[in-house]
Amino acid sequence: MTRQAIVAANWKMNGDSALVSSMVSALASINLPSHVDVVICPSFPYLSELNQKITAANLNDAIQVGSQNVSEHDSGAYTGEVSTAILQDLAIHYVILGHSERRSLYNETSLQVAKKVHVALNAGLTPILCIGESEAERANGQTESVLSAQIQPVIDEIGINKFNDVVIAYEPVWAIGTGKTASSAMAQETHQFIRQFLAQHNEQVANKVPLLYGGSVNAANCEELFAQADIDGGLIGGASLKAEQFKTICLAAKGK
Ligand SMILES: O=C[C@H](O)COP(=O)(O)O
Repeated sequence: MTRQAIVAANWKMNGDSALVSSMVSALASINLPSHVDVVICPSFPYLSELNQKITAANLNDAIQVGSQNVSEHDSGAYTGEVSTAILQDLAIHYVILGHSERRSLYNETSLQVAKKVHVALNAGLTPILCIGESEAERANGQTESVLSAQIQPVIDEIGINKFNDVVIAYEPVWAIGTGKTASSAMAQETHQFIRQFLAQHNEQVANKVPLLYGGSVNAANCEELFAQADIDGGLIGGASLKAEQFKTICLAAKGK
């Protein structure tokens, strides 16, 4: 097996203490396979509480905690922002970067995302770099050029070898929160393109990078998506707020 499976929960601006408790209890009730890494990304105020509950349940080996964003700046007068040093202090291991909601609602550019990936890696955090095309871009046949334009600035910023420590999540924007999942064939084709794009820079690295699919993944469609050769797991939004569904999704992930 070259690649570990990863199932990451992105709670977005949802969830509360009760969900932190119920999710940890639900995951403690199953045997999470050793080939699957589970990552839960709540909003900032719940990071510590989640970490403590995971430790108390003896699940530190199976579940990691991630943040949904981080600042590209080290410290200082950036009201409302959170730095990599703060995440390190809270013993956080993953960070979602460049989510399409950050790109579209908060105007994050691919250059800024690349800087965030760089500072995250410098702090020992594993970035989950999100990329994806809009519905119009897919309809216009621009999917591959959009994805390349989102990845290339990161390669330019950190160098291809550092992708050994990066996870990529492909999330077609039109499938996020819409219930419109990409078909498994379409998702596989796009994941394969992403791996081939990375392989043009370094084939060994490309074969090791975990590629996650995101966009309306649920308990009913996860098996088929995760069975695809280049899909190493998922970044789950809505269904990660429901402990029973999320358990099923975690159990469906396959190492490749
Ligand atoms: O980060 C997660 C994605 O945006 C997917 O969200 P969704 O599963 O609710 O479609």
